[in-house]
Amino acid sequence: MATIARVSVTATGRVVEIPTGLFINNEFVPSVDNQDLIDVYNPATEEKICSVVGASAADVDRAVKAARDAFNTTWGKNVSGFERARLINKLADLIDRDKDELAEIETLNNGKPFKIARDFDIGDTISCLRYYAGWADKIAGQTLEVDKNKWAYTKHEPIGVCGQIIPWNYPINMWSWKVAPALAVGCTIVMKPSEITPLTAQLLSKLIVEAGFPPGVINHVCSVGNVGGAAISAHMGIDKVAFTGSTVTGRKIMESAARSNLKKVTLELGGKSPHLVFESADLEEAAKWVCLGILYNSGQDCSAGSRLYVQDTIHDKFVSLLVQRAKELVIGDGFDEKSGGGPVVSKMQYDKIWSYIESGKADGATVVCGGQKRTSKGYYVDPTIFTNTREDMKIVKDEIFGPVLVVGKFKTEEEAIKLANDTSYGLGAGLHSNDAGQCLRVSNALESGTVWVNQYNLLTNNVPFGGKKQSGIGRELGSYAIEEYTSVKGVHWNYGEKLAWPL
Ligand SMILES: NC(=O)C1=CN([C@@H]2O[C@H](COP(=O)(O)OP(=O)(O)OC[C@H]3O[C@@H](n4cnc5c(N)ncnc54)[C@H](O)[C@@H]3O)[C@@H](O)[C@H]2O)C=CC1
Ligand code: BAL
Repeated sequence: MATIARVSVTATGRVVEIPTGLFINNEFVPSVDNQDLIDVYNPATEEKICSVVGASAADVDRAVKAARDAFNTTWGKNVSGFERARLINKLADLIDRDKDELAEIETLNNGKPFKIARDFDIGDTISCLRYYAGWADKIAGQTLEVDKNKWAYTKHEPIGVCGQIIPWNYPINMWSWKVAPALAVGCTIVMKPSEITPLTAQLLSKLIVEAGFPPGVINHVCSVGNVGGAAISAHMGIDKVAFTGSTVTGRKIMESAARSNLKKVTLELGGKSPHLVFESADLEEAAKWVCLGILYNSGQDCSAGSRLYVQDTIHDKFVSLLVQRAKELVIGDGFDEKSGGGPVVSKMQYDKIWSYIESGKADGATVVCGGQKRTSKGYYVDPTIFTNTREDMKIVKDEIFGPVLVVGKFKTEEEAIKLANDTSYGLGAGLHSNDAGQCLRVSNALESGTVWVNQYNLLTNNVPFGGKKQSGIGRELGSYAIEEYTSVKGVHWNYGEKLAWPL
């Protein structure tokens, strides 16, 4: 049933009306053939918030048709960059207007602290939309001299209908990373939010209508992954699929794209990002950045700095600073002003993280912070730090996606680089040193799409983000994301040469 859920946010007293239907052609609609609703939970209380309609493959078909019709009529090559910019900016303004309400729902559904949801997740969403609105009227090709009677030019055209599949760790922010560049270029969108955190996308649907986007330009089909996500990856009418999530699922999407219509694929996948602290670093500062790197968003971050390597001469001193800083972070209900971190998103994620913590203990690593379950309700995991780790331990090899840090030692720069690169992933990496030459050498040698020097985890909209190795394909953010949604056409023009015939 497509209806409205009236959701009370107990902490603020606000009642938010959330449409529960699929959003296709600017309307909220029920599924054509799926009666099973998706239940959505609050990870701080473990209670159900509401249920939303789950899309079937037939619903994805409907959304693709809506997106194709819009691409061929009201959007795509039929709307100017100026108009696209106007609408994207208008949407940014509406999100800004409603940021408190949106942040409350993000906190309720994802668990992250309200202030962080509002000022970072939603603040960055607004600036991401505005950044790409700026691009919309500046997308241009090249003119190329060929010879005296010929020239050529390139046209940067929208690739077409884009399927976008996003995860639950940054529901609204990952939405903006996908939607903003696609809209700027002129693509239309079939977006599948995570079934775990669909609520802010449901609210954004209302703002899309209010902003004045033509029907079919952005469609939201919340669905479980192996139904709606699989249908998007395999769809013959989708020209490109953009995905953020696990490497396992990314691989399936790529296979499915190859087996269907060879749609273009961009993947932003997992990581086990290394963080290096050299003896010359400002240790007080480095300890804060290392904490931010692993504890921000309760460690549910694809580029979380989850493997720390510290030079042996400062190891013990640094670990003690780190533990002090980690213990200062208050983990609690996202609506409590004091909370700097909330619960993890779901029972499944909670169980996964705890099974890794138990495996670390069983393998003989030393817990120097956290590592004990709470007895109260909510999927809370306190910052957990292991020392005395070995490279073959599961906690050192696997992406845990929680606030769990493993600490190792190195003697030399060469050893630090070798340890850092000894992974199948290559998303993020950080290093702290006061030796500029060392910063340059090490950042050049690190095999990752992003390197942070004397900081960690901070991103800006104009700098690309994405992975090497099994952390992904393609780039998000910056001008690079524009390219991912663009199809380049070369037009060859003859204005005088006669063809000598026969050849
Ligand atoms: N790189 C990142 O930002 C993220 C990484 N992860 C990693 O993945 C682990 C498992 O979390 P999940 O939520 O299960 O990740 P997932 O990769 O399965 O889910 C992410 C998105 O993919 C969709 N999906 C699932 N199966 C699909 C399929 N067969 N075809 C197309 N789409 C599909 C989901 O519905 C969701 O929208 C986490 O513990 C974490 O290690 C999870 C979320 C985000
Ligand atoms: N930290 C950027 C995006 C992600 O975690 O998925």
